[in-house]
Formats: sequence, C-alpha cells, structure tokens
Amino acid sequence: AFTKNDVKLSGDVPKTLLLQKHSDYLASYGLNKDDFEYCMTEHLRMSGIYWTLTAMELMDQSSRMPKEEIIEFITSCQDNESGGISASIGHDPHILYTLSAVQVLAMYDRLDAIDVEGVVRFVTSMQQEDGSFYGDKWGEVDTRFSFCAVMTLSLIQRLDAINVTKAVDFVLSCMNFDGGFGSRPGSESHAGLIYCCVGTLSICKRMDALHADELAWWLCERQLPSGGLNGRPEKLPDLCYSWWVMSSLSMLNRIHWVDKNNLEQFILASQDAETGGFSDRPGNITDPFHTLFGLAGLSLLGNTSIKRVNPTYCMPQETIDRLKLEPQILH
Ligand SMILES: COc1ccc(S(=O)(=O)N2Cc3cc(-c4ccc(C=O)o4)ccc3N(Cc3cncn3C)C[C@H]2Cc2ccc(O)cc2)cc1
Ligand SMILES: [Zn+2]
Repeated sequence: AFTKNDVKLSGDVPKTLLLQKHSDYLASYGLNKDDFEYCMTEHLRMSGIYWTLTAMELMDQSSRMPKEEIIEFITSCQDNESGGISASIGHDPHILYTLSAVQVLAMYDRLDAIDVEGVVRFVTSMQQEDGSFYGDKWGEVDTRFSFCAVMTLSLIQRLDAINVTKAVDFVLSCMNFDGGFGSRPGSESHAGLIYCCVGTLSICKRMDALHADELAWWLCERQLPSGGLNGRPEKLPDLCYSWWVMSSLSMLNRIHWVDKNNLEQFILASQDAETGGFSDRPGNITDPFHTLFGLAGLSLLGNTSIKRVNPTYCMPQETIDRLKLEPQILH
C-alpha cells in the first residue's frame, strides 16, 4: 500500500536476517550464463562481481566464489593501450569498472594480476584542467568519476599521481546551499552524489571544507515514516539510498541522527525469503546491487552477524586495515 511517496510495510515482511538465503542467492548468480538477467548485465559485469564478492565477504562466504576464474577475467579486461579496465572482455575501458576491478583484486590481495602502472596511466589521463575527471574517452564529467579516481589510486597507494588539490577544488565547486552535492557545478543535491563527494573529501582528508550540520540535516530528512530513505525530496524510499545516506552520515560522525530501528525494519523487509537477496523496496525483484547495500547498511547499523564495512570504500574494514588506509572521519 502506498501513502504519499512512501510504502506501507505489510505484516508478512521478513523481520530477521536470512543470511543463508543471501549466500545461496549470490553463489548461484551468474552460474547459468544463459540466464536473461545475467546477459542483460554484461555491460556492468565487473561491477556485478564487485557487488557480489563484497556482499559475500561481509557474510564471510567469499570462499564460495570462483576466485581464480574472477582474477583471470579481470586480467583479460585490462586494455593494454590505455591501461584502463572494461566491464567485460572487448568492452571499452571506463573509470567505473577500473575501480570495481581494483576493489576486487584488493580484497583478494592480488593486485599483481594487473598492470598497476597502466591503471595509474589511465586514471591520471582522465583528469581535466579544472580538476574534474572524465569516465572514459567520450568525455563525460561527473563527481562520481572523481570519487572513482581517488578511490582507485588510494587502493594502489598512488594518490600522488593526480593533482589532489584541484580534484578537491572541483568537488567543492559542486557544493549547493543545502550543504549537499550534485554531479556537476549547479546540479541538484542527490544522496548518491553526496556519498561520492563526501567520500572523495574523506580520502583526500579535506572534510574540514564541509558544512557538516546543514549536510547531515538534509541527509536525515531523507528518512520517511516507513523507515526507508529516499535520494531526494518527494521520492520513494529505496534500499540503496540507505547506504548512500548512512555511509555519508557515518563519515560525518552523525549516524545517530537517523531512526536506526525503523531503518533496520525497512532493510529487513526488503529481503526476499523465497529467492534470497535484497530488492530496492519490499516486494520487488532482488539483485546483487541492492543485496550488497542491504548487508552493508545493516553492518553500519551495528549488526554483528555481518563483518564491519568501511563507510568510505564500501569494502570490508579488514581490507582497509591491511592496506593501511585511513580515510578521514569527522569527530
Ligand atoms: C535495472 O536497471 C538498471 C539501471 C541502472 C543500472 S547502473 O549500472 O547504472 N547502476 C547500478 C544498478 C545495478 C543493478 C543491478 C541489477 C542486477 C545487477 C547485477 O549485479 O545489478 C540494478 C540497479 C542499479 N541502479 C539503478 C537503481 C538502483 N536503485 C534504483 N535504481 C533505478 C543504480 C545504477 C547507478 C549506479 C549506482 C552505484 C554504482 O556503484 C554504480 C552505478 C543497472 C541496471
Ligand atoms: Zn536502489
């Protein structure tokens, strides 16, 4: 049932965490190469592997993943000329999939499987005069790509390869009066882009430049009576916004500003007890993307049956610790 721009949780939604169902769902996802959805997501396969592996890592189930097959796939997706990595074999390299590949290899501690100098060459070639980043050779600018650039380079300990000051200046030029951020200067504030911009400032240790209270206030206003969070005013709640909003509030050290119990109820209700996995909201089709953000959100809410997730990188905290990375958190 829909009240205005919100959902009404019916009585028969899941109220406990169905970990085994999610592990089985992700372990079987992609086994049937002819599966319609599997074919329809070839253009984002590398990210699909990152979402699936990270979710399995958080459930301590990554041993069920075909590790060597994944590593060989990543090696075959790196473009020798540009150094960039594509979503699938033969596709164009893009900064989104270069990041996903580096995140997966960092979790596997197998960065030796790719030409790391090639990745540095690709990412630095995307930075523009104003400090912004293209996603690929077609030249689209988006703060999402700034976040991909600094996350990728920091994971391989090469943040020095770009102009960090200009990268930060461009992100700050996208700050709006509500304290939020959009994809380019003047773009409307959106929870997903706020996560990207706050994450960029966290990695570059420049969170001092944020208007933390105004921003945290705008983020908390995303919570609806159902407990779910939306991405912009007047929008429906969506599970992945739970992650964008909560990880941003975590970096701002204001996660206590949301109603945790209500939000946890919405996340648990977005599970599918039949198929396993999480969907964008209760009753819809599940997918690996929302399954990761459901589990990561519960981890941020303190659910200890899930491993700790790092709010900046959306990767297991133990991986960030092993890499000796210290993304800034406000105090
Ligand atoms: C089903 O329609 C879409 C629309 C956009 C995309 S997207 O790649 O631009 N992207 C990520 C995303 C992925 C999925 C999905 C389905 C199956 C799999 C297998 O791994 O992954 C589903 C949705 C989705 N979206 C769209 C979306 C999420 N919540 C509401 N919507 C409309 C997000 C979208 C943008 C994006 C976000 C984060 C990120 O790291 C990368 C891309 C993908 C499918
Ligand atoms: Zn979503």
